[in-house]
Amino acid sequence: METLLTVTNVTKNHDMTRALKGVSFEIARGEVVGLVGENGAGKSTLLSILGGWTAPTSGSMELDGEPYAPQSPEEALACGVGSIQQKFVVDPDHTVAQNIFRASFHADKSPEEQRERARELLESSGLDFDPDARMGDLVRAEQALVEVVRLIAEETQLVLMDEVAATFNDFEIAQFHQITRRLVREGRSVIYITHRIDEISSLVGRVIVLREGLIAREFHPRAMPATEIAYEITQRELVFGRRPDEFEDEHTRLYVEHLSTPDGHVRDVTLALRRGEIFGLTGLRRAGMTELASALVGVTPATWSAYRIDGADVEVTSPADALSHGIGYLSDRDDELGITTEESIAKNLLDGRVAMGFREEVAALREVVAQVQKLRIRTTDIQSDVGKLSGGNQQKIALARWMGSGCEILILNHPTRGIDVGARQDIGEMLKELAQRGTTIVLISSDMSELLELCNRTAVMRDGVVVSVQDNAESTEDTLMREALGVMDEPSEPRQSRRGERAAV
Ligand SMILES: Nc1ncnc2c1ncn2[C@@H]1O[C@H](COP(=O)(O)OP(=O)(O)OP(=O)(O)O)[C@@H](O)[C@H]1O
Repeated sequence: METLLTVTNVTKNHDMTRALKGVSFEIARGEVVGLVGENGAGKSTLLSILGGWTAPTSGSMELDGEPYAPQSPEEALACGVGSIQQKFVVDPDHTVAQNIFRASFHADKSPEEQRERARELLESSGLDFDPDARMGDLVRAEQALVEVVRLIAEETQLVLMDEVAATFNDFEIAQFHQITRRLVREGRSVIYITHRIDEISSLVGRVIVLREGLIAREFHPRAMPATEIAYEITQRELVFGRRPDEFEDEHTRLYVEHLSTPDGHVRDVTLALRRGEIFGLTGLRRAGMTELASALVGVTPATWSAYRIDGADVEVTSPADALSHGIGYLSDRDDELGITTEESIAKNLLDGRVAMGFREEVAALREVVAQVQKLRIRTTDIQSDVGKLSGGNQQKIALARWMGSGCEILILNHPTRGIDVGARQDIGEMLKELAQRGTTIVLISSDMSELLELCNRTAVMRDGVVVSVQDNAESTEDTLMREALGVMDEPSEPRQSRRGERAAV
């Protein structure tokens, strides 16, 4: 196959951290390469260098046989390299069409031309988005899909994508893979960072594994079972598909009755969650899970006929109320994670524990070190700023804060997004241990296999309503997905477009 990109001995130092220690590889034209590895291995750093977001400390690159050293993302794009970063930012006031055609070389297109061309591109990609919708009115997954369509419009030859599908459900993954395959059919090459094994086996032709800033191995994942792919990546024997033990505690910890929000995003929800239960909550985008969580913790207004904890009526109209009743909430938004990026790992993990004496402080710091090791957070110093950690390691800090908070009810919105496959299993075990000690956990996730592995029961939401609560001993990924799609009697293949459903913008 014809070589498109050659990377030779690229290194990158961030202050004292050697994020890349000499990486060399080639990418062929029309190839989809998966870039994988533990949190902090250097994947985003490598993609940032390829996309012109940051310069390497040393090393060289060639694109199409020519020296390639982009000084900015615009310069990379002028060479035919387009990218979507892990924490991509869009202008909320742009329309979908303006976002798709935002590159300067589209400046000659009139608004009508942009709208018409955007409509064609969206339709042929199986997306029923309105080209005139405001980007700021789309949810994150929708914004990500528009960003991928932008890469088609940009007529790139190399496409770089960093964990675009981290919170996608199976349906969105299918849409995303369809668009990516189109990019490849049109002759482009793709480098894609993902932690999801299902994506690696269905989309990726070759996998490059990074470990501590070096290429540890390469392999072709087609036809390999999930456990083997996971082993190639982590060098650990991970077990998939295990179901939780039978659940016995009948004590109702949290009871809400007829909960609705004034904007109609949540309608008449009644839930009874038991002590020590891990309760899953899933659905398609805009189905109401995040809105329900926000209402339960008093972030958004809601009405109910009863809200009880351990049988006692409570009033929850603000996050402070929720916290005072022992309810913690981990948001799925990067800007609401509750961590302070300009403060140290230790300070973030010890937050709230003030006025400690020397002995207590030493003990607390030992605990922090143990937690950092258990979660495999890649750092050499617990006094370094959280903002210097990789995306997945920052997510682990946010989650660890809640796991150590002592709250008896935890509502966790996509808690394992961005977390590598090995650490994800460790965190699953930690959540189970927490539940065994009596904590009630609401796990909001789009990943049906994660829900089945961790939860005792799973509620499926559609259009703001809880349409079913399934005992996980009896449900499958297929039954959950069918409920989410509202196609219980039809085959559950993802459809091209769902015109008329609320998910349309
Ligand atoms: N701005 C920065 N300052 C200091 N160190 C940094 C900075 N950005 C990244 N690092 C460090 O560089 C290393 C590689 O980080 P990078 O974000 O590339 O990892 P990653 O493989 O993409 O991880 P993840 O899967 O969590 O996204 C990590 O040790 C990280 O802490």
